[in-house]
Amino acid sequence: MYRIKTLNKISSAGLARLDQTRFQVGNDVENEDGILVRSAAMHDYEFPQALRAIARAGAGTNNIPIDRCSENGIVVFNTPGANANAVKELVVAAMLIASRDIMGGAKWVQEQANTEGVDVAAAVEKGKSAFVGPELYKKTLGVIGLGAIGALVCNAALELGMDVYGYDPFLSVDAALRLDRHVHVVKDVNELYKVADYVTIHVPFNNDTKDFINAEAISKMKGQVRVLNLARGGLVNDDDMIEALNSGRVAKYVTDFPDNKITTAKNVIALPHLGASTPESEENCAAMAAQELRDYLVNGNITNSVNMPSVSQEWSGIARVCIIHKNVPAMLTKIMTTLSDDNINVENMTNKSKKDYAYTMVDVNTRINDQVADELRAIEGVIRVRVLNH
Ligand SMILES: NC(=O)C1=CN([C@@H]2O[C@H](COP(=O)(O)OP(=O)(O)OC[C@H]3O[C@@H](n4cnc5c(N)ncnc54)[C@H](O)[C@@H]3O)[C@@H](O)[C@H]2O)C=CC1
Ligand SMILES: O=C(O)CCC(=O)C(=O)O
Repeated sequence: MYRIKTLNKISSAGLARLDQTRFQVGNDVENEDGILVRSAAMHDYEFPQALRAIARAGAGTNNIPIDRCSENGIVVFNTPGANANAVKELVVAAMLIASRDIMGGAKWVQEQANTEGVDVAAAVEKGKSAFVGPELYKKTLGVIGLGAIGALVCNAALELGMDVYGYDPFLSVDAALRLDRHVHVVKDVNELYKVADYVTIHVPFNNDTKDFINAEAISKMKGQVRVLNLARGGLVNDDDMIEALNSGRVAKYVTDFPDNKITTAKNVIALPHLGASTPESEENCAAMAAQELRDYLVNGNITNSVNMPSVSQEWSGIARVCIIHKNVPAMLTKIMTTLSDDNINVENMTNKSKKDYAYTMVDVNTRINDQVADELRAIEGVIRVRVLNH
């Protein structure tokens, strides 16, 4: 029985992938083999001895201590693209509420209705001019980050009749193929800042992207620009944004990541991290995360990991040895020598690396006893050895 701990509410569509005969799933499970998580902060999480994998039902993994996971041989998965459509739709809504004062207007109408003696129908016609705002049509959108979400946002904005500029120095071939050819892809983000009436950011939050939109970036943007952040709070420097909102340089800032400071600032529209909160996206993410976790725990296959290479292999033989190790020379030779010294015949084998770490999966035609597993564990640079039986 594999023990799976849930750290957030996970859609039942995902939990259904973990059949009860093999998986015990719940938020009170202890010494878990796997974790299913959404946005719960895990940086101070004490890893139990059994923990082998964490699956993030979502895209951003900045809530997970990736380096500590890698050092401990814990595979971290995410669900690329599974919630991208939900975020794209909220970005379209964010552009609209940043332009037309829909929120202010709706609130004002409610206030009129709650004021004694006011004829609402007459009041709206008289008062509506206070809520005028520009159309998106023929305006320019700048999209920073052209991954799963950024590409969908670009294409949707073109459909709305906008001119679209995109920036992504690490644009993958797959992502480039998803982009409409009418998107102007620029090499320097300042080219995008110079022309954009709306700027939206869709990059992961990490040490390199912290404060991506700061005073310097804002100074390169057009005056009265509208800025949208449905990616992560730390990508935009709060103090610099507040100053730009106060001076009027930024007309509106829509953020899906409110905190005490930014929420009360002038011309901020703060949403409660709603980007992926649709039933469709919650189901997609949960199903994909559960499937990744299951395939790793049961078969040793790795798909969509952020810290380990992708490795999938059909079963051959009767046992499978899964080894997470440092990406250093001669590791494969040492593993194979250990197996052959123990007279174990290899049926199939895959070895792949990702940055400092590597994963070797070996199918063999005999059972692997504890002594062999311990010999493999003793190889310098080996982090974790698991033996699976077919
Ligand atoms: N509000 C919400 O509920 C949600 C927020 N997110 C956030 O959005 C982010 C993006 O999500 P996806 O598009 O699905 O991820 P993705 O991995 O498909 O795309 C990220 C893109 O950013 C690019 N990038 C990385 N560093 C960059 C830089 N310095 N400058 C420009 N581009 C850079 C990458 O090359 C990649 O193409 C996530 O990391 C997460 O933080 C994602 C889903 C839901
Ligand atoms: O699970 C959620 O609602 C948050 C989604 C998110 O922020 C992400 O996928 O990066």
